[in-house]
Amino acid sequence: MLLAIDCGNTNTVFSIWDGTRFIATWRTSTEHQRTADQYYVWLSTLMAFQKIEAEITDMIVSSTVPRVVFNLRVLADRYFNTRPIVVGKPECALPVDVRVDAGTAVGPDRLVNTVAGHDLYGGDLIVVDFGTATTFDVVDHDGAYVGGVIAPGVNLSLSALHQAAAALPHVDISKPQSVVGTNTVACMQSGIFWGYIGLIKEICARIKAERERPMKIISTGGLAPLFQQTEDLFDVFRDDLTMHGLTVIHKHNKAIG
Ligand SMILES: Nc1ncnc2c1ncn2[C@@H]1O[C@H](COP(=O)(O)OP(=O)(O)O)[C@@H](O)[C@H]1O
Ligand SMILES: CC(C)(COP(=O)(O)O)[C@@H](O)C(=O)NCCC(=O)O
Ligand SMILES: [K+]
Repeated sequence: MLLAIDCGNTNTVFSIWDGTRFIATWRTSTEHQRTADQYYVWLSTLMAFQKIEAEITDMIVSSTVPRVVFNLRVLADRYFNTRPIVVGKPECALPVDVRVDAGTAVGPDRLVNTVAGHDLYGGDLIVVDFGTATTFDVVDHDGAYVGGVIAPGVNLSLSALHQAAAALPHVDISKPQSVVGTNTVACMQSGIFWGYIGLIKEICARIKAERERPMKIISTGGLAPLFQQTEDLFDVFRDDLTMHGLTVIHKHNKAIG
C-alpha cells in the first residue's frame, strides 16, 4: 500500500491508499525536528488504534518545507524498506508540463494540485488551495501548470494583525454578522473575511480575463467551504485534492518505471 504525505508549512497530512481508496488519513503539525522514529511511533499507534493492518510498500512525499524531507526519507528507508518519490525532485516524473520562468522552483503542492485537477476535471482550471498561503494554480487546456498567484493565507493575515498591532487580539476566522464591526474582533473578522471574498473574486476574474477563456475553479483546504457558504466562488470543492494528486503521480512513476 501507498503512504502519501503532504507537508504544508503548518500541517502535515498522512494518508494510506489501498489502490482504490484512502483507508486512513491523519494530520500532525509540521515540525522539521521530528525524527523518523517519532513519525513511526505516531503512525503505528494510530494504525493500531484504528485496527489498520496495512503493509506499506511505497511512499510519496510533497513538501513545501524542504527540511522535513530528510527525516521522511529515513522513515521510508528504516521502517518501510522503500525509497520515497519526492515531488519536485528530478527523479519524480510528472504527467503534466510545467511552463514557468527558467530557474523557478514551483511549490510541490501546486504541482500536485495541478496534476489532481487535470486528472479529475481536465484543463482550463484555476485551483485555489487555502493553506498557510493561499495559492491559485493556473492549469492550461492540456493540464500544464502555467503559473498562478500566491496570497497571504487567511490565518496568516489574522496573525499578522495580532503580531504587528499591540491592541489587536488573536482572532479565529469566521463569517461576521455584518460588514461594519462594532467591536475589535468583529472589525478584524470583517476585514479578513470580506477582504478575502474580494480577493478570490478579483483574482479569479482577472485570471479568466487574462487567459480569455472560461475556466473551472476548483478549491481545496479546510477554509474553502467557509467562503463558499457566502458567495458561489468555486465550481467544485475537493478536500482530498492534493492527496488524490499524490496517488496519480505515484501511479505515473510506477508505470514509467
Ligand atoms: N476547517 C478549518 N477551520 C479553521 N481553520 C482551519 C481549517 N482547516 C485548516 N485551518 C487552518 O488553516 C491554516 C492552514 O492550514 P493547512 O491547510 O493545514 O496549511 P498548510 O497546508 O500550509 O500546512 C492553519 O492555520 C489551520 O489551522
Ligand atoms: C506558496 C507556498 C508557500 C504554499 O505553501 P503552503 O501554504 O501549502 O504551506 C508553497 O507552494 C511554496 O513554497 N512555493 C514556492 C514558490 C512557488 O510556488 O512559486
Ligand atoms: K497552499
